[in-house]
Amino acid sequence: MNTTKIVVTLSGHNDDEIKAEINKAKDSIDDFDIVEIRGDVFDALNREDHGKKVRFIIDSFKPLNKEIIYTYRTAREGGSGSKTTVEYEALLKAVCKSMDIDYIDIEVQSGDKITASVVETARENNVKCLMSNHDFKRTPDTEGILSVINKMDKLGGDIYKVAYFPKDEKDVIYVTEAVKTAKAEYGDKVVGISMGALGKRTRTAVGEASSVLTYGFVARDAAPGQIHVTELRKIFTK
Ligand SMILES: O=C1C[C@@](O)(C(=O)O)C[C@@H](O)[C@@H]1O
Repeated sequence: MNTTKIVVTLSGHNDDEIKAEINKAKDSIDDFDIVEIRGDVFDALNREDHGKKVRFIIDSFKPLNKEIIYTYRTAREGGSGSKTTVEYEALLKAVCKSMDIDYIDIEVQSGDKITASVVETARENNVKCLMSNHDFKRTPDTEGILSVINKMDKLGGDIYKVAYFPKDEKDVIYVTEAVKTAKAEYGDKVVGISMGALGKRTRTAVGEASSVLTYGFVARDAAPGQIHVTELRKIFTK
């Protein structure tokens, strides 16, 4: 049975881009299950304006029965977020407390203490924890990836996501093998992405190497190798 859910990543920066992206997503409403809001694209805004943009997106999709992931991807992990780890922790906790989200993306490299404290706030607010780790330059080997996933499990995550950039075919295989092993150990809560053109098949894998989530776009790709959600839906038919 196919259990992969399709996530549409929204990465528009200003009101015009956000509205256009929301309209495009609504045109493809059956082609995704979850909306990922990339809070790091609002980095230049103050907290109030950042909150307004996030709320506007949530209000556009919650009535349409879509789940919401809030992600603040730091520059350390390939995003545009410039917050320090202390500011990052405060932002994620504030989002868990004040926004109607289903998942919070937590970069485990921000440190065990910060991760544990965000997990606690998320739990208190019925928000699931999507543990993540990215490297846009390299891919650890299978054992290295499994040790990251093991750490995510120890920290109490609900979903364990790794996304790495491959230099060659071997790197893609490292991710695929890690997903298979981790699924056998932890169940259907693993996401393994090998980015770029080389790794595209990790985004469309079915069967034992499938991820529980696959990320796609409607307006423009938010990461190298992302696929339009309509194409993903053809592969992961409901
Ligand atoms: O972690 C991921 C996956 C991603 O990096 C991708 O490669 O599709 C896109 C990000 O927005 C998301 O948070």
